[in-house]
Amino acid sequence: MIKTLTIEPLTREAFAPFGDVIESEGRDYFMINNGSTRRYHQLGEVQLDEQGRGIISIFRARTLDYPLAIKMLERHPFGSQSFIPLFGHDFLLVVAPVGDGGMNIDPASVRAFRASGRQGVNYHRGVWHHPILALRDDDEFLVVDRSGPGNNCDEFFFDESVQLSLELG
Ligand SMILES: NC(=O)N[C@@H](O)C(=O)O
Ligand code: NI
Repeated sequence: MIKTLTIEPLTREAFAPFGDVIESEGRDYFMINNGSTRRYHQLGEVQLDEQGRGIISIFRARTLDYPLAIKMLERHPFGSQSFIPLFGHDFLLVVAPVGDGGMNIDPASVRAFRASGRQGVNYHRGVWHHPILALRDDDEFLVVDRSGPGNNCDEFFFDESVQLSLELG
């Protein structure tokens, strides 16, 4: 299979099979702090196994070269993983559904999205995704994910006959 992925705009609805979109635009809120602050409440949920702890990190990512060959995806079976852009720059996402839980991905199910700099994502537990795809060098992301025992990162490499490409417009 040889395919250039179509980059879709990131919306709550389109991304629902993969996780949550963390954004304030168009989302419900309620007032707190004596009316000085809007709380956009529970835009996503941190998913953990019983032995896991939720931790907060910063990823500083360099840009990759495009067109980019998507050779692998990874997943975190024990917890969710969220990426919140800290500098307000767009970034890209490549994802595939959890599937049957096995170590296989249907290349036809792989999708790509472009997040605006005001959108973050929370990959749900076990959702296949490409490691962070920054569009600005040394861009930084706040990351909330799971720490704990066991291997929480499965990597799946596509067969050489599968050539998925990600191109910038
Ligand atoms: N390995 C790691 O912590 N980062 C990846 O999970 C990623 O999605 O970027
Ligand atoms: Ni990850």
